Amino acid sequence: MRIDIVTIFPSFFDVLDLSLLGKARQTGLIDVRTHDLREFTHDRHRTVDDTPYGGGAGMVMKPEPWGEALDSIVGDAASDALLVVPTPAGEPFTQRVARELAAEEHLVFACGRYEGIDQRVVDHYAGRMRVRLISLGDYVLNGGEVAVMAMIEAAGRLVPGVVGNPESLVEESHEDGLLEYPSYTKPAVWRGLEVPPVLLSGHHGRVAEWRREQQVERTRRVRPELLPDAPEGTEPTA
Ligand SMILES: COC(=O)COc1cccc(COC(=O)c2cn[nH]c2)c1
Repeated sequence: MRIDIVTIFPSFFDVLDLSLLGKARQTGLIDVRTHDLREFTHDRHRTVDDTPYGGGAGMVMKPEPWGEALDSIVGDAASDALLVVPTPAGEPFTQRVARELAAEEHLVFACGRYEGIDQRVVDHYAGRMRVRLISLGDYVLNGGEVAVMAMIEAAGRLVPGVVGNPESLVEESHEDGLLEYPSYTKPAVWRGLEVPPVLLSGHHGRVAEWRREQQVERTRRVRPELLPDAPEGTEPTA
């Protein structure tokens, strides 16, 4: 998988060399390249933003630098790459979306700042490649970089070969649509708190049954809307 990131803070992504993805990069499984948007400006101040048409507070990111930056990555014709733009106005980022991104051969992330990127950038590239506006949650960040980091980690770890033991990817929250069960390890008693006896029983069937019950109970309490039989508009009981 190739990942390109366009941002005014390219060094923000240096940390990707350290984390889980560091190994994936060394082994060539995931090829991450960052691009400084300011490299695609031509004025002395390397301007990437300007005042919004129609007035209003804040600044909007100019389309020209984005056009030059994105063309330098996907060329000036149709592309099979997927352009991902983190924005509060996007579709919710879920484990399912993470799996969809993990299946892509080439991802291009556009990190917006200020009040956003001139809409014509999205409109222009939608005419030659797939574009997905994705929201990490209902809150506003100062820029897309943090959101892109989260998406790269969530999708990258699903790329075959990145995580040592693929088994560990299966029993995770949201993988089967439910929240994950509570986990325990040694010691059997810690500050007077015991591990649930069923987990020490060695009876795998009962352990699996208990874990499933825990998943359903925890999901019902914290995220009832995730339950398969949840009526519309269900609110958490916790
Ligand atoms: C067309 O898209 C754009 O213009 C994107 O522009 C911006 C502007 C400011 C901040 C961001 C970063 O995304 C979020 O804040 C975000 C994502 N998920 N939840 C919050 C993006």
